[in-house]
Amino acid sequence: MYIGLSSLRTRTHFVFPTLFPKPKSSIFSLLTSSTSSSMSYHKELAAAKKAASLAARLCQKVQKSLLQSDVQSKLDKSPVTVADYGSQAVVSFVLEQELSGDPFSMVAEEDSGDLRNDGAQDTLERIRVLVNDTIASENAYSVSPLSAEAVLAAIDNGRSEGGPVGQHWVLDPIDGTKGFVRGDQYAIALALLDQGRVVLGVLACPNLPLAPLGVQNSASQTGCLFSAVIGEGTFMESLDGSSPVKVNVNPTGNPEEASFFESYEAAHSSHDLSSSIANKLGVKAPPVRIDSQAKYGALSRGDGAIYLRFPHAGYREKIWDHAAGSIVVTEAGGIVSDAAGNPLDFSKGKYLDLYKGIVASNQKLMPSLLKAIQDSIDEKAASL
Ligand SMILES: Nc1ncnc2c1ncn2[C@@H]1O[C@H](COP(=O)(O)O)[C@@H](O)[C@H]1OP(=O)(O)O
Ligand SMILES: [Mg+2]
Ligand SMILES: [Mg+2]
Ligand SMILES: [Mg+2]
Repeated sequence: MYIGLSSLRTRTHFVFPTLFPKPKSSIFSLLTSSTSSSMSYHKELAAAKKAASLAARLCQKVQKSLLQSDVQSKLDKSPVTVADYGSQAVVSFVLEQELSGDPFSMVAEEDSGDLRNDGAQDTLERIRVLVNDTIASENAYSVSPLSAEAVLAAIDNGRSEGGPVGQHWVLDPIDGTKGFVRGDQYAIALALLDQGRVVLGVLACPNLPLAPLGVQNSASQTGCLFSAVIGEGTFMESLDGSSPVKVNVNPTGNPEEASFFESYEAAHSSHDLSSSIANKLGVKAPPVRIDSQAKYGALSRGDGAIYLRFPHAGYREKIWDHAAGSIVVTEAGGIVSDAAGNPLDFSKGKYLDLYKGIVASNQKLMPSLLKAIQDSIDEKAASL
């Protein structure tokens, strides 16, 4: 089953094996229940939430105009480009403003190379205006409008290589570009690495309903902000501002009660392999196909119990596609690993070295899930 934005808004009859936690906590308890080891990330958490929320506002504006535009301009890729670069510039600007004085390093998907070419001036000017409008809408920064050069420099703040030493922000300014263009799910994904470990993650999902997938109706509010700090759990709040509520993964150990997420795009992950694994495990529900790290967000609040991702041979996963999503799931009580059960290693630079793919689930399902994965991989290899 594919759940796009339009069907998310209208579908009311499909019932997921959902555990939607009641609000138990507020930002106050988030701040007061901290362990001393994680106290030091609160300033970074506030900055990351602000940066991702503001970038989400920019992306929403572009997606809205993209969906209203005619067919001809839909075929034009520049609106997406403008949103990717604009989102990265806004996140970079906000983090630097909020954390000024601290050493700053960021590994991000985009760089300004193409924007510095002749012929890119119009696109750059559109980005500059969009970024300045977005920053001005916050009313919090008394800076003069950014010049084109300042926007390019903000984008290039994301040129770090990451690695095992020190702190590095990790950013995907729009994750799920295909979903963004279709008018479906996408995410702004921002994480912090400290000595090679993900210690904080924020996922802004502007089109994800606040209500659990499958039970929302046309009146459901959309726009979720997930946040997690190591040792402190995962919280979800509305992008429009509401008290964060603690979320937990679906605890089921029964595959018949479990549904699984996978990419909407078959080019991003083998649907055949996922279907074979789900059959072996005894999953009854059809796959739930959505774009981007919104899958990790939905998993963290128990909308489904499994996320399967098996990119085709030759594709190398990047850290910005999983850093924020993985801590959002693990802090909600889940497990994220490669297809052999190895934890993901974010300390090796831009890329993740993986066995076959990425899998996320809860503690109870994971052992049988890993076995079903290996059996399916072996079966596929034997049939070649
Ligand atoms: N051939 C590919 N295989 C796997 N993932 C891909 C491929 N091409 C792009 N991606 C990335 O996969 C992620 C989205 O996957 P999905 O939405 O299917 O979960 C995005 O990060 C997307 O990049 P991008 O950030 O540029 O959109
Ligand atoms: Mg991505
Ligand atoms: Mg991206
Ligand atoms: Mg991309």
